[in-house]
Amino acid sequence: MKVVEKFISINGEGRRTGELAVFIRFKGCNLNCSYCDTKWANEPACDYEELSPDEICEYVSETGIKNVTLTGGEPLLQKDIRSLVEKLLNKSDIRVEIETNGAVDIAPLANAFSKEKLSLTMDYKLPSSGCEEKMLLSNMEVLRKQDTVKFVSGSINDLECAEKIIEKFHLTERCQVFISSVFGSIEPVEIVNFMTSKRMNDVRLQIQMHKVIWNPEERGV
Ligand SMILES: C[S@@+](CC[C@H](N)C(=O)[O-])C[C@H]1O[C@@H](n2cnc3c(N)ncnc32)[C@H](O)[C@@H]1O
Ligand SMILES: Nc1nc2[nH]cc(C(=O)O)c2c(=O)[nH]1
Ligand code: SF4
Ligand SMILES: [Mg+2]
Repeated sequence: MKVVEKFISINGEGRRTGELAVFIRFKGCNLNCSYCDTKWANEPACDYEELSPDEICEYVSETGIKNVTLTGGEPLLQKDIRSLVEKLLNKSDIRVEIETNGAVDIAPLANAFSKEKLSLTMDYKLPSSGCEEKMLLSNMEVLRKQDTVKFVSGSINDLECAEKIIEKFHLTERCQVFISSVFGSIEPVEIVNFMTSKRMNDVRLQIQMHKVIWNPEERGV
């Protein structure tokens, strides 16, 4: 598997925000979002370590950290991802979260590992990302209670689109729903005002915590 970085940090995003996690970041992506903060990991020339699922599992075990976040790039493009998840979940105290972009079928993984120890955090890419037409809407039917849909919003138009998608697929009844700002491009207060004006109950605002703690450009945190 092509690993571009692995590190321990606090999880800055999603339902386990603020908890320690060990991160495995894989190389390469099938999208090119306008705002992507890890474009470097998607460059063909980016250096990587070739690690087997067993080697990644061994690294995770040695860290002593219970939350594992698989991210990228797009982690679901790694051909051994299923084997890695299986090996990680075989360890009794490990919880796995996968950050995925909404353009890859999540059904094979979700159906293979139904237990709460695997949670998928799936983006729905909004218009300002430039990638909305790549969204695989069949994924919406696969989401479970332990999963999350994240709308990374950079404009009021994005927020209006997010609201329509949340309604259309009854997302708040299916799973957790997060709205995040495209870091630095929309004031969080605008999101709060939008959520208030639309009475968006059961939706949670997220601000990438690691970018508040460290320099937003810092890698490996
Ligand atoms: C770098 S992506 C990797 C996983 C997968 N490719 C995806 O897009 O979900 C991890 C998360 O960071 C978010 N992200 C990337 N750039 C961002 C930015 N500038 N501001 C806020 N979130 C960002 C993505 O939307 C995604 O939710
Ligand atoms: N601290 C920290 N938390 C994160 N949660 C999700 C991340 C990601 O890049 O997918 C991330 C990240 O890059 N850093
Ligand atoms: S899908 Fe994720 S990794 Fe790929 S370009 Fe978009 S934010 Fe970056
Ligand atoms: Mg990140």
